[in-house]
Amino acid sequence: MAGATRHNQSSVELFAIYEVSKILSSSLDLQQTLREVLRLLSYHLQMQRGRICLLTDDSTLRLIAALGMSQEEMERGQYRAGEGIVGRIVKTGMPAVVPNLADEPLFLNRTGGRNDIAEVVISLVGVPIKAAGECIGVLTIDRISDEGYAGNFDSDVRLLTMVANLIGQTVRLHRTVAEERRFMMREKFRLQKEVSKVDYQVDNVVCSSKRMQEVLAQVHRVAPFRSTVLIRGESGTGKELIARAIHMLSSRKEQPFIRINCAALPESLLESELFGHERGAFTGANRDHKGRFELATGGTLFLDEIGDISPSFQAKLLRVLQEQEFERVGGTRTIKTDVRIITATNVNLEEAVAQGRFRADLYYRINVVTIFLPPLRERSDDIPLLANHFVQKFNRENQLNVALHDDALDVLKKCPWPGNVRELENCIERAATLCRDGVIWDLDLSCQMNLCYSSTLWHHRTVTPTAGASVPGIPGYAAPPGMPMPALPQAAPARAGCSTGGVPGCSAATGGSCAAAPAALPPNAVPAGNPVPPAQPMRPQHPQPPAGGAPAYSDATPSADALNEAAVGELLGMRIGNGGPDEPEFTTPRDRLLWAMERTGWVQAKAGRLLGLTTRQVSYALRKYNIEIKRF
Ligand SMILES: Nc1ncnc2c1ncn2[C@@H]1O[C@H](COP(=O)(O)OP(=O)(O)OP(=O)(O)O)[C@@H](O)[C@H]1O
Repeated sequence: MAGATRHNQSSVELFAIYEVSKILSSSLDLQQTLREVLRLLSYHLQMQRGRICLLTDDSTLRLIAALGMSQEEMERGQYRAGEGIVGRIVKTGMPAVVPNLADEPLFLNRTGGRNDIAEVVISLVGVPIKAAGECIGVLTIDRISDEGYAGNFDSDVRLLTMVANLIGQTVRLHRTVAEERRFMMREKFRLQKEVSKVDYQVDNVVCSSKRMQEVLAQVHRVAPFRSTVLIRGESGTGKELIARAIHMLSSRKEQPFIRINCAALPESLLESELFGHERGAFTGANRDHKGRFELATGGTLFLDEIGDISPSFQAKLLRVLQEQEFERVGGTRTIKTDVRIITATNVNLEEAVAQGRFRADLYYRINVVTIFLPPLRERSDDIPLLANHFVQKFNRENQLNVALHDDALDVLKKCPWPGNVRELENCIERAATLCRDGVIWDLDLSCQMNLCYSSTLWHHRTVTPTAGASVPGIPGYAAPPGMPMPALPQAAPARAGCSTGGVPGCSAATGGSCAAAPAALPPNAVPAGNPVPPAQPMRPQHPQPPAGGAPAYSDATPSADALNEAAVGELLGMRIGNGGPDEPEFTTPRDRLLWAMERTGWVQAKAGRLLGLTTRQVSYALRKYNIEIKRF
C-alpha cells in the first residue's frame, strides 16, 4: 500500500516536472513564466506561497515572482546575501528546511506576507537556483498545516531542486538573450549614427540634399538582395538612374540591365518584347526572338511605367513574378527565369487598385521594397550641384568651357521644376547652347525669355484638364502617396514681357519679377537692382529676335496660345539634330513632329526620344498642332 502511494507521488512529481519544463520554454516573459511555475507547484503539489528571488547586478536578492502577494509586499522582498533564510541559502548554496517558521530566528517576515504565522504551522522549504555552477537565486515554498507538516521534506527538496535547475537554465538563457539584445541595440544605435555621418555616393547620381541621401542609403541597403523594388516618383526625378544604381551595386552588376517602358508599347508587342516569340507566332515573326526576360537572365529587368499596363497584361506579368517561369508567344516550352525585377511608376497605384485599374495581388508582388524619389522642388539643395553637373556634361560633349553665373543659379533655385531633373537638364542644355559669351546668365534661361516650355505645359494643364486628373488644383497630374504636388501659386496678373500670366514655371522662377523681362532692357543695360559683381563677367547684350520670331522680346503681350505655339515650336526647333544624319530639313515644327511620328510608327514615347522630348511633351505638341493620332 505504502509502495503504491510512493508510486503515485512519484508520478505526480514527474508530471509536475514535465509541466514545469513545458511552461519554462513557452514564453519570453520571464516573470510571467516563473509565476506560472509557482502556480503549478501550488496546484499539483500543495506547495503554497511559492517565491522566487534572483540575484541582481548589485548582488541584492530581489523577489521577482510570488503567489498571493501584492506588488507592495513583493517590493519589500529584498535581501542581501547572508540575510535571513533566503540570504543564507544563496550564501551557502545549500537547501534549507524550516519545519516551523515561528521558531526560526532567521525568519524576517520582511514582505509581511505571512501574518497568519501565529494561527497555523508554516514550514518552509528553500533550494538554491543555480546556473553554470553559480547560485543565482532561491526558490522557496511554504507547507501550511494545523499541527506541523506530516510529509517528507527530503522528497520536497529533491523535487524543488530539479525545478530550480530548470529555472536556472531558463534564467540564464533569458539573461544571455537580453544581453545580446542590449548589445544589438547599442550596435544598431552606433551604426545608425555612423550611417547618418556617411556621405552615400552612387555613380552618376548627383545630389547633396538630406532627402536624396536617405534615398541613396536605401539603395545601398536593398541592392545586395534579390527583392523586387518599386521606385516611385514624378516623371524626370531619376527613377531609371536609381534602378541602374541598384543593379550596379548588386552582385548582378556584371550581368545585363535590361529596361522596358511598359507604357510605350501596345499589349501584344509588349508581350512579345518581354517574353519573346517563336517563329511563326504571328505574321512577320520570321525567326525565334528572345524576350527581355531571357535577355536579362542573371541580371536585372527594369519595368518602367508599370502602372500603365493593361489589366490582362497585369495577369500575365503576375504569373511570371510568382512562378518565375513563362512561355514565349506561340511557344509551348516553359522557360525558367532568374532576373531581379525593379519596377517604376509615377501613377498613384493605391488609387489605381481602389478603382480596379490595377490588380491588388500584383501591387503586393511588386511593392516589396519601395523607394520614393522626392520631386526636385522638395530638394532645392540639389539644384546647384545638378546644374553644374549638367553644365560640365554639356562642356564635355561639346568641348566647350561654358560657366554658370550665380544670378542664373538663383533663378534656377527658385523654379518649382514640374519636369524635375530632366527639365533642369534640358533647361541648362538649352541655355548653354544659346549663351553668347561662354557664360549662362539669368537672362539666358528660357523662363526669363517667356520661353519656358514647362510653364507652357503647366499653363496647358491648368486650362485643359486631362482625363483621370487626380491632384486637386493640378489637373493632369497624379501624385503618388508621399509625393505631394506643389500648391499652385496665385496667378499673378500678366505683365509686360511676361505672357504666362503668372504660371508657376515663370512667376516662381523670376520671383515675381517678370516685369523686368528683357523687353524693358536697352542694349547693354543691366536690370536695376541687379549689379554685376566685379568677379563675374560682364552681362552680355541680348540682341532683339528676328521679326516674327519668338515673342520673348516683343513689347506687346502675346496671347497664351501664341506663347504656347511659339514655345512648342521652340521646343521642337531647338532639338534639330537629335533625329540623326538622315533627318531632313523642316520648314515648320509641325512637319518635324509629323516626320518623327511616322518614323517611329506613331509611338509617342519613341518619337519623344527621337526629338529629345518627353512623351507628355509630344502628346501636348500633337494636340497643339491638331495632329490626329494614327492607330494601328
Ligand atoms: N540625381 C541625378 N543626378 C544626375 N542626373 C540625374 C539625376 N536625377 C535625374 N537625372 C537625369 O535626369 C534625367 C531623367 O532621369 P530618369 O530618366 O532616371 O527619370 P525618370 O524618373 O525615370 O523619368 P520618367 O518617369 O519620365 O521615366 C536623366 O537624364 C538622368 O540622367
